[in-house]
Amino acid sequence: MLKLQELEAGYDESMVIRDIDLQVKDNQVVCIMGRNGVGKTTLLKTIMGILPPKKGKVIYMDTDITKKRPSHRAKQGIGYVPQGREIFPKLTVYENLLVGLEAGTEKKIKEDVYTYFPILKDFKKRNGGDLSGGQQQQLAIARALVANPSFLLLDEPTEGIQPNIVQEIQEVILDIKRTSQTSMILVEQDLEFVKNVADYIYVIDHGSVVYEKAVDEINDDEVYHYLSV
Ligand SMILES: Nc1ncnc2c1ncn2[C@@H]1O[C@H](COP(=O)(O)OP(=O)(O)OP(=O)(O)O)[C@@H](O)[C@H]1O
Repeated sequence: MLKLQELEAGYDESMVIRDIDLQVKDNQVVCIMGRNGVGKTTLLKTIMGILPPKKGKVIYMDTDITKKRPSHRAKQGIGYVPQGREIFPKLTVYENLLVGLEAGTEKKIKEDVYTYFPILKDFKKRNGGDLSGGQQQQLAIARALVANPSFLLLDEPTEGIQPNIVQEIQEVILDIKRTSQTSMILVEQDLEFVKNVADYIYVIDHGSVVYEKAVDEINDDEVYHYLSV
């Protein structure tokens, strides 16, 4: 579904991700782990086209999209839930969802978004900025889902969120995986959460992949080693 080949990216002269080869198969959830500042967000931004790579290729559904704009990638079915949610605080919940609709090719907001996150229906007319952090995260995920993505990039969706909402987000990820063919890349720091949702993990350090394995074969101590050095 998605392949990264020898990908390198960074800001101005500084190289942040180096020589990344990564693969996500159909209907697979792949988690990217790594300490703060190792380049996880930079990697997602490069996949989404927000940051142009300095080298390498992004192949999506057998097509080279390395030079395509983010809007093109969104129309091709790639959805992005950025770190820190980036919802529009002065727009209502409903208006935030309409913005998500603009990214894809869907014409209407489907009810299943509210089935996943009922609170968003109750708070439809509230400003995004008046929601709690966890509710804003749900809104950010829902905003990506209204475009009916076939590939979802989620940047630390559980960061700073209370446990009951983390649980809800976990269920939604598993349900999307079960009921649609959506593939996902999830940046995540919590190994227990990763083990519950992922099929495969990559650990990044200093911008490069230092460990990769199917989740049912990982050794927790090895993963913690890379997260703590
Ligand atoms: N817009 C930017 N301009 C210059 N440098 C940046 C920019 N964004 C990030 N960086 C630098 O790139 C490096 C990687 O940052 P990135 O946000 O990709 O890491 P991360 O692994 O996602 O970290 P975190 O877990 O804290 O979100 C860091 O050294 C950071 O300071």
